[in-house]
Amino acid sequence: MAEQKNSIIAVKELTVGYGSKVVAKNINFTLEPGVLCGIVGVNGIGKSTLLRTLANFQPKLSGGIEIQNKPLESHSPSELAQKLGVVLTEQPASKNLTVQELIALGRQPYTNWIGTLTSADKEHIQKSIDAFLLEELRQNKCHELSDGQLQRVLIARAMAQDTPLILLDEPTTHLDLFHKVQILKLLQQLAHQNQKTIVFTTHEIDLAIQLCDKILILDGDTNPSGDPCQLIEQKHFERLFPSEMVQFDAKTGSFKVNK
Ligand SMILES: Nc1ncnc2c1ncn2[C@@H]1O[C@H](COP(=O)(O)OP(=O)(O)OP(=O)(O)O)[C@@H](O)[C@H]1O
Repeated sequence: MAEQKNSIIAVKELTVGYGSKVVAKNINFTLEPGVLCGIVGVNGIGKSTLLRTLANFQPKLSGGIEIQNKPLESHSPSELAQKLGVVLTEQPASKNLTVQELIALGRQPYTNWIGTLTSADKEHIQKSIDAFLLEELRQNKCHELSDGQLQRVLIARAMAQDTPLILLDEPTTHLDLFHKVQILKLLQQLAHQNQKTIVFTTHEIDLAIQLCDKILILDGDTNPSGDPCQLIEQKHFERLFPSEMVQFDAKTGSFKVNK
């Protein structure tokens, strides 16, 4: 991915891990506005560690992360809250809230200390409820929702936060195929229609190939990134898993089990 002046996020020679333990290194990519980007790779390769580092939840070990051309670490918490929305897999502590109340929390970076919502805040909340098909559920408590519904609520909260960059850790875990596709299509729509840059970790490589504009493959080596067709042509997916078990079919862009 070439470096761009209007980049939303630029990652250079990044190493992530815990203390002296390096989990992944040589991570380089740049994303412009309106791009849906999936991070893929085998279990334990460092997808969540990378995502948490990009989200400023844990320190990088070395290298650079810039959000809109400014180092991540130079942002104040309130500045970051207006640039970066994060959706993690952990269940929210606030499950006793209604759908509408949880989504309204997305407006916190913009409200005063007692949280008064302006008409602009209410408009953002309504648009997020509509975009994620939540009108009928708006008064339901979050603990009453299915996994797929709750995931839509958490992403709607990030949409209401109205940041140029949204990071999500495995947003399709525990969902059936229909709901995985639904979530990824809604994310694609949010990226393309609202010019949001969305980065998510996933094990759904086939779906990411079909729906993402860019993919970052964590492979423990060069960590290639680019548009899915380019990565297929360069045979990067073929090297992802041991070939005696599963093989990548470049024609269909999907994996096949060796029987
Ligand atoms: N808090 C921690 N302290 C030390 N090591 C950790 C910590 N959390 C994760 N790790 C290790 O970091 C490595 C990468 O884990 P991570 O969860 O980032 O991988 P992943 O690619 O997201 O895996 P998965 O696909 O299974 O979710 C693993 O070896 C894991 O054991």
